[in-house]
Amino acid sequence: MGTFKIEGGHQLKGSIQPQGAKNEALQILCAVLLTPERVTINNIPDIVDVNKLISLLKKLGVKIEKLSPNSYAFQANNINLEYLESAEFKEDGKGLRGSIMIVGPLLARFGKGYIPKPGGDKIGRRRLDTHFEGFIKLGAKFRYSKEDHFYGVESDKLKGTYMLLEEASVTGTANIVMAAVLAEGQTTIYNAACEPYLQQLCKMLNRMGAKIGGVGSNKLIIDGVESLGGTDHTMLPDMIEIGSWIGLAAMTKSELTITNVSWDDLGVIPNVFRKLGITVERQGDNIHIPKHTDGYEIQNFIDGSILTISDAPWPGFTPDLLSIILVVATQARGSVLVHQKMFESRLFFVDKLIDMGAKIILCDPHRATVIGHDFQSTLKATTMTSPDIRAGVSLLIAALSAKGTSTIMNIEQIDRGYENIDVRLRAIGAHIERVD
Ligand SMILES: CC(=O)N[C@H]1[C@@H](OP(=O)(O)OP(=O)(O)OC[C@H]2O[C@@H](n3ccc(=O)[nH]c3=O)[C@H](O)[C@@H]2O)O[C@H](CO)[C@@H](O)[C@@H]1O
Ligand SMILES: C=C(OP(=O)(O)O)C(=O)O
Repeated sequence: MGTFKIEGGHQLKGSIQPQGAKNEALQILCAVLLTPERVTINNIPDIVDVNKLISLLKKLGVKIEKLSPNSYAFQANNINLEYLESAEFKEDGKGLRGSIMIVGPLLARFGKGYIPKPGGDKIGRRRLDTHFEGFIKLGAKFRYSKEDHFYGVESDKLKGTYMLLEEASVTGTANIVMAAVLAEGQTTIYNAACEPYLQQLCKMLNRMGAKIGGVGSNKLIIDGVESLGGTDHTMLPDMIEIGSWIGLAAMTKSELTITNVSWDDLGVIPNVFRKLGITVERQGDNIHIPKHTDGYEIQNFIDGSILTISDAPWPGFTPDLLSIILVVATQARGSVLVHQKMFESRLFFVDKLIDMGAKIILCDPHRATVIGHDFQSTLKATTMTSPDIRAGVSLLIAALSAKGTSTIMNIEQIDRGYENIDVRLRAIGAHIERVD
């Protein structure tokens, strides 16, 4: 179990380039299974979850060529379907959440897709109904083995249809889209997730020859095609990383420039941080966070009542940034209610922040009230364990702002989604060491 030692209380300065987006990468990598032709992908983040998926694709028989540290070429022209029945696959598939998205492409192109219950963050129930209900609507037969939590879908030929998703599941929509592009006839997916990463997937598939209309909306209309070809694709910067660096800058009273953020794809993210009183300046395609010497003040609602920040499917605020919002609020002037609607076990990490001296009341598993210190009192260094990827980074931000040396254990959780985080933070002046 890896550990970070962090000496807090140092101001940071400089610029930081966000990595390619983790959650886009997981979709895009699965899409290479849809064609026997070569697909080149750029700006792939070098992080544990993505590397696990690349290794899984390799075992499936995909030819993989590393072109540069963050670019790869993939060619799925000789797929080894026997791997899907192996004990090894049952272990590999469990290793991350994104592996679920190999099912749609395999089902569409080879008539069968299997997956053990996927891994990922332990942040509450993470059901897969949307995925499989979609495949069943397209005509697939579904089976599930309760003993080993193994899912399977099979079909000779998928048939396009109309479907109204029960919820706008991100990976669910991606999975169904990747199945429907090779189905016979037209598929309409209503209540589709429509975040930028899904738009990127749809644009990539269209470049490969798919016919997907409505991209960016919650109604996708897909005319199935016989086959898809190769393409080149470049991942967007990771918006969750971008939000993490905004929070880091404010809480450590540092001046930071976050470069090449693809501002137009950030949705409400900059504004939500502004509601906490943080100055988020647009400079071309960069974000500049000036030094918050006098702290930052949480806005109230127009009627004077306490601000609530909650998550919602895109274009709402992403749940993955609520843990960051929560930690940044601990040093704001004022109070905020953080309401995590999607996941029921994602706020428990606040106990660690309370240990560090933060004023937080966990109202119930979904809601926490934060009363900011306005830097009148600094958080105290402590030893903690990272429970999930975003809580891990939130604790890291807390440690960088705290007095003294903190220890964060189980940093594999952070490495799942943040590339070389210690090296990049040291480059802007953070005192952080990786201890094995
Ligand atoms: C690999 C990947 O891409 N992971 C992301 C993906 O996970 P993932 O695709 O697994 O998440 P889903 O979008 O399926 O749903 C997440 C949770 O939110 C609930 N839900 C979802 C939609 C909805 O309209 N109402 C609702 O309550 C679901 O019941 C579920 O518990 O999307 C999540 C939601 O943005 C992010 O937190 C994850 O980082
Ligand atoms: C919840 C997350 O990831 P995953 O879906 O891969 O567990 C996340 O990226 O915050």
